[in-house]
Amino acid sequence: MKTVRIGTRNSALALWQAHHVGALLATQGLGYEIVAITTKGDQILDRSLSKIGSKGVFTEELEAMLCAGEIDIAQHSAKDLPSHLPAELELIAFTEREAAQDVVLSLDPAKTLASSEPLRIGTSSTRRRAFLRHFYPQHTAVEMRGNLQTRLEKLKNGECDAMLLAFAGVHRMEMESYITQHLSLDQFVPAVGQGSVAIQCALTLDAEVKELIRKACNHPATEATLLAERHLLAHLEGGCSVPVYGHAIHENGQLTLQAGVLSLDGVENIVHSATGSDPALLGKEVAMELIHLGAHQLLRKIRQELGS
Ligand SMILES: NCc1[nH]cc(CCC(=O)O)c1CC(=O)O
Repeated sequence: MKTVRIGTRNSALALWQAHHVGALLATQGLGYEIVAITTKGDQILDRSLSKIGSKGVFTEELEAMLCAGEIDIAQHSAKDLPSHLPAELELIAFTEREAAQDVVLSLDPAKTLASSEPLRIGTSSTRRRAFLRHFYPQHTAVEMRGNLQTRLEKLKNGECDAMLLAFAGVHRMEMESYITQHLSLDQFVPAVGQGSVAIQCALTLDAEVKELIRKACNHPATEATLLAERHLLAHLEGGCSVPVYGHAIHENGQLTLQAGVLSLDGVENIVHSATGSDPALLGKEVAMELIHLGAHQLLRKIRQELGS
């Protein structure tokens, strides 16, 4: 039996995802071994992600290990992957997407974004911060980095009244009991890739093994939505550190992609959505319309404000 070496970050969420990929591999008769590492994004916790600057802070080291042949595949939260990847590597599978929305967590079930009382909301995402300012200006965002367990500790220590997270991670870490509100996909539109696990390998990986991995792990409808979202991001030259959002759904053989760019203060919101059947064309079409509506100027202003 072929044993696939799966490279992963060593946070509890990443390890969960790596074992999940391993379980999927088993359905095609593949064995697996986990190679876990700490990435720059896990080590630098005293600065916000938007200030670390380089894209791919969670993914670069694993990519280097793929290039060096130290691992066969890497698993990443699809959301953490930059839009442009090294030419020697490819994405061969996207696991079935989990509910993609953001959720609010608090120790007090009454604390939701609808509260009129001003709350301190923990988040490290510029997108969530901007949506918060846009829709719920009564609340204040407070910077909150670290893995999900660290963040839950911070919530328990009173560093914030509630926090914003992706449902997918909260579900995988069995922290649902703290959820006080599920945010609508049309309001807090998710980040590109949120909720799916992407599998990356070197172009040189054995073709037969690659095909088995793809058969075991890839979810075609998810792949179509992820490709549309990732093409959007590539054309916009966005990234996970700026408030760009994009979420596609697959319905009756058609894809609908909803996307936009928000100013950091949440005032300016450039939005567009469209329907199509070709993921790459749809992603590009929505990006071009956003650019026509001023997305590049807004992104330039955002990068200046972030100092990145
Ligand atoms: N950048 C952190 C990150 N990357 C992926 C997830 C959640 C899991 C997923 O989206 O698949 C999270 C945590 C969060 O945003 O709450």
